[in-house]
Amino acid sequence: MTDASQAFDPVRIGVVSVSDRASSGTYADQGIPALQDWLGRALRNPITWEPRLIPDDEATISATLRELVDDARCDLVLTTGGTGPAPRDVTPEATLAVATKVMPGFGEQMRRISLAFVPTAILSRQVAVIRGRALIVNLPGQPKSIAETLEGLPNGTPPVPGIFAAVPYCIDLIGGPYIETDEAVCKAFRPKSALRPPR
Ligand SMILES: Nc1ncnc2c1ncn2[C@@H]1O[C@H](COP(=O)(O)OP(=O)(O)OP(=O)(O)O)[C@@H](O)[C@H]1O
Ligand SMILES: Nc1nc2c(c(=O)[nH]1)N[C@H]1C(S)=C(S)[C@@H](COP(=O)(O)O)O[C@H]1N2
Repeated sequence: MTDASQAFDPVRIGVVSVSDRASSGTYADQGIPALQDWLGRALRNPITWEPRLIPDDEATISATLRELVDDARCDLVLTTGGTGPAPRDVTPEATLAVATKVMPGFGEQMRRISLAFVPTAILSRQVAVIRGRALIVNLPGQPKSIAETLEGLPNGTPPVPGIFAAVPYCIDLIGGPYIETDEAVCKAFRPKSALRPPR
């Protein structure tokens, strides 16, 4: 008999922490664990992780993103850190440099969500792009901002959808695996025509 969990498409996810201090050991990295914690709770698919802890260096960030998509064959890559205005904050530039398409809605929605948490939300220049058959999304560096932006405020008045709600359908549209979420953590949205029958 086949285990039902085997029926979920496997998904490969790059989790990239961009931090001078965490990558040099000045403090322990909380970015990769926070990304894995949230995604591990939200997704029902079996996940293969591709973690990378790197400094705020534009060439290194672009090379890491290319390697994760072109060689490691990630379906989704999430970065955290380096999106602000400081001279060393270059994650958006490095991400745009590897883009085949820019997806402005993700950054717009993240800044909207984050304004509910901090007035400095508008300082994050985060972007999302498509490269080949992968979606790459920048998140801010504060470890708590990872759950905030991915999950939004589903119980707020009015509710504010987190950006992850749009990720599964985006990945369908670029030919990736069918991502299924635990609705208690994140209710993904797909048009009816794109839905597979519920399990
Ligand atoms: N990977 C990380 N692990 C733990 N805390 C982090 C991490 N990245 C950022 N932070 C925390 O969030 C704050 C804002 O993040 P930001 O990306 O602006 O870092 P930063 O000030 O440029 O420094 P660095 O790149 O050396 O982490 C940091 O000052 C730090 O307190
Ligand atoms: N949800 C959320 N968004 C946030 C924050 C936060 O704490 N929570 N911090 C803001 C701050 S203070 C900055 S400077 C920018 C850029 O952060 P980064 O350079 O760490 O990527 O993200 C902003 N967006």
